[in-house]
Amino acid sequence: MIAVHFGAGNIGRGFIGMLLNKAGYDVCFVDVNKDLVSEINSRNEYTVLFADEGKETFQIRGVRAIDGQDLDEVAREIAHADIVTTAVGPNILKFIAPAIAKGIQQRVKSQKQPLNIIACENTIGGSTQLKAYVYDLLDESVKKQVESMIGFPDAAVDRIVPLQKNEDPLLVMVEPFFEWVIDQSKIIGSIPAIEGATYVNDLTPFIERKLFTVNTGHAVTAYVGYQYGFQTIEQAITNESIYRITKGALQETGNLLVRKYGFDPQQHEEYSAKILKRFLNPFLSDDVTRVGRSPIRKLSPNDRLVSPAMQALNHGIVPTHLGSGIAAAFVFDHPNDPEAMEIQESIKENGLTKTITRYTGIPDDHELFRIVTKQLDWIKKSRNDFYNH
Ligand SMILES: NC(=O)c1ccc[n+]([C@@H]2O[C@H](COP(=O)([O-])OP(=O)(O)OC[C@H]3O[C@@H](n4cnc5c(N)ncnc54)[C@H](O)[C@@H]3O)[C@@H](O)[C@H]2O)c1
Ligand SMILES: O=P(O)(O)OC[C@@H](O)[C@@H](O)[C@H](O)[C@H](O)CO
Repeated sequence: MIAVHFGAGNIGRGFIGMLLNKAGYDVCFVDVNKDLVSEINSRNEYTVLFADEGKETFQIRGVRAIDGQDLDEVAREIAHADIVTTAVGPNILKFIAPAIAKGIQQRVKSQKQPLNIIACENTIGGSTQLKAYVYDLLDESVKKQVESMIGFPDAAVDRIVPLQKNEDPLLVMVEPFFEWVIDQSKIIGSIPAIEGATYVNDLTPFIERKLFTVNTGHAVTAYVGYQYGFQTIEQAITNESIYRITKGALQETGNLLVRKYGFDPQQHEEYSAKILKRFLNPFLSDDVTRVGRSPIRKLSPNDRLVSPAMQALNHGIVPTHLGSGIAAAFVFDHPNDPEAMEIQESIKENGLTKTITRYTGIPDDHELFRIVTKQLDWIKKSRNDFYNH
């Protein structure tokens, strides 16, 4: 069985590649980082280290990699694969679509075996987005055949994997916890037997619960933490004021999710508490700049901050703490983050009001706009108080 996985990065090696390998797949990574590709091919194995007291290690053996820029080779692999997965980042999905489209076109000509392509990205409907990019590139003549042979089930993935600072370039340190939930209703053919993956018939509650709890909490901690000068998530969440803001944001999203999906309030509170504990993991050193990376993506209307805040207001919940997270994202001026720099440029050129509306889609006469600007004043003041103490 062959698994083609796009993105041999942190989640690729430390989570999806590991589970596929354990499930018996011959894992072929596809990556544009040539050094990474050649390192994988020179050793054909790597180590996953659990970030906890036990520091358990796992050897992932028999893996290989190919260059993502070699469209012909990637297409050849896809034509014969038993599963395709991705962990490249939501903004990269459009760039991997040409190789997938080429592989699918070859495949439907030569065999009838169904294939499922699962995007494991932090976005709602990642596989559906990828499907749209791929379909844009398919010949009309094969689309009908592809519809019955190639599935694009959406998925929610959860495992914190920080940026790696190890001597061994392939070693990846991960938190022990993981969750991989896949939309079974969109699978074509038999369900892939992957130990640790959960199949559900309706993914929406699972992806919203994950994105609006883990990632919302993470983003609020990162953006407010950055303002206070903290380097890691653990340092930031240990600060009483940041803990209170993040917990407040999780209460807002929690109230929303409980009302929207009928989750048991007690169970949801336990879920949120467990997540806050994961942020406190002293064995993970997770930079606030990694967690806050790509603020334009994170501020977009369907992502972890604005979507739950808008939905909360529609359910009669006032999203003050989510408003703090959104506000802090507009003062996230990390020089190495091109999206952060673009936002700062926009503020300089067009002013704050236009910039907020441009990136979040929140009209300037909306209640959420008022909350965000009020929280921005508060963040600036509390940051000054923090530094003057
Ligand atoms: N790190 C986490 O804690 C975590 C957890 C859950 C989900 N995710 C999601 O997983 C995805 C990947 O995140 P990550 O932390 O592993 O990032 P990463 O940067 O460690 O890995 C991404 C990899 O994709 C490769 N890549 C970039 N463009 C490519 C292309 N065109 N073709 C093939 N490979 C390409 C990069 O070279 C890199 O090796 C993101 O969507 C992220 O939101 C991350
Ligand atoms: O990967 P991003 O940029 O969407 O979000 C940053 C983190 O919140 C994220 O990577 C988490 O660590 C992960 O989603 C945990 O499952």
